[in-house]
Amino acid sequence: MVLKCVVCGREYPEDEVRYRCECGGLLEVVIDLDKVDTSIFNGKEIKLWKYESWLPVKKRVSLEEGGTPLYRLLNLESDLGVKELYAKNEGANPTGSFKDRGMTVGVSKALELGMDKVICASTGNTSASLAAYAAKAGIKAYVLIPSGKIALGKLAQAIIYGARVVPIKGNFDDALRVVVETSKELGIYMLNSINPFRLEGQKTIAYEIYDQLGKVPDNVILPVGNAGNISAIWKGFKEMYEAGVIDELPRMIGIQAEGASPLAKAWKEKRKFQPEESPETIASAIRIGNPANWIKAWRAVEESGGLFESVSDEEILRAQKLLASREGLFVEPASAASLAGLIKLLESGEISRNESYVLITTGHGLKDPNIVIKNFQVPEPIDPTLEAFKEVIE
Ligand SMILES: Cc1ncc(COP(=O)(O)O)c(C=O)c1O
Ligand SMILES: N[C@@H](CCOP(=O)(O)O)C(=O)O
Repeated sequence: MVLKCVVCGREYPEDEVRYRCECGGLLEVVIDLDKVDTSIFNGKEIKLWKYESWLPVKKRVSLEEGGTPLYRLLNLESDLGVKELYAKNEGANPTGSFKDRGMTVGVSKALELGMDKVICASTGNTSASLAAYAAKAGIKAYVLIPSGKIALGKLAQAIIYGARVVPIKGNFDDALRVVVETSKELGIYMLNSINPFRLEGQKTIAYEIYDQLGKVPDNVILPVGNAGNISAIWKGFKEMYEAGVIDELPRMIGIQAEGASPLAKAWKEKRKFQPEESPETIASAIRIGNPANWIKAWRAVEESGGLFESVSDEEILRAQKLLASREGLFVEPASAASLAGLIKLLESGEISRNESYVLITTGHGLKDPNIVIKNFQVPEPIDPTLEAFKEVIE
């Protein structure tokens, strides 16, 4: 196993603390596919550490992550006239988002490397997850967040798990820049998704989808912020393909919020990627203007024959309500971007109704209750009498 630059191909040993190549390119963990266990995809006892032979760590700091439900969305399937529709509900992870998959591997790697401090920049979920896994490992966590811009539930998580929470006067992209400088200067292990070991944990979403479904879906649709997850899931599918476990690959469809959509814009305008200065959307988790993993994500979409799309905040809120009211699935706004994207692309005819779709619902709805209170009507109180109640329901 080595770390390999996705731009120039230069290789580095796995036990070196390094996030980028000398050339500046992102690194990727190259797994020895001759040594993986290809016989484990049997639909049973699904959880992240089932795939240990496919993961690049020996230590294990775990909160029993993964094994999240893959729901068939029969109501929405019929509403939208789609052949097969599923949601892989990552909100069911220990801290309520897919980041736990990355952190169980990332924090385990930190211990293997002898690091006793970890750091990240975050729009909320990464900080909650890092804080929890650092607590479990007994090491110190520092999290930098854009001041006043992260959902309340996520902030509460980072605080209660005991991280040192540092709000900054700036956005996520500013916070990440400071984190990269700090980790280098002070020798603190950085666990944003630029860290290739983080993404190794997240690639298990692909393994689980195949394990649970018993086949490869035609399409995987997910929200894109810093663009690590789409890259990780694609890597997971490609590894299964290269190891001979599967013989087809899904299309990867990345959805951004309109106000923070540098990848979707570049894709649609068929031009080079350009970061955005002032990203804005109600989906705070994906309020990111300069996705650090854009090169990997672009390749994932290009190689898979997929696409990037963007959706408005109104479309996101409508999709959030639909997932909850039609399927009993309460997800945070960023997660609902996946359904909003599916609806938009079906309506425009860019994708077919006669295919299977897996939506990745990335984070739990209770992380951001204020969005619901602000955007949907909270009923007025009534007198505590039968008459008053009958009047209301009639
Ligand atoms: C809930 C949620 N959904 C989606 C994303 C986007 O994931 P990525 O940054 O890997 O593109 C994030 C974080 O960025 C998130 O917290
Ligand atoms: N939504 C993320 C943004 C940071 O992305 P990361 O994958 O690089 O950690 C968050 O929850 O902070």
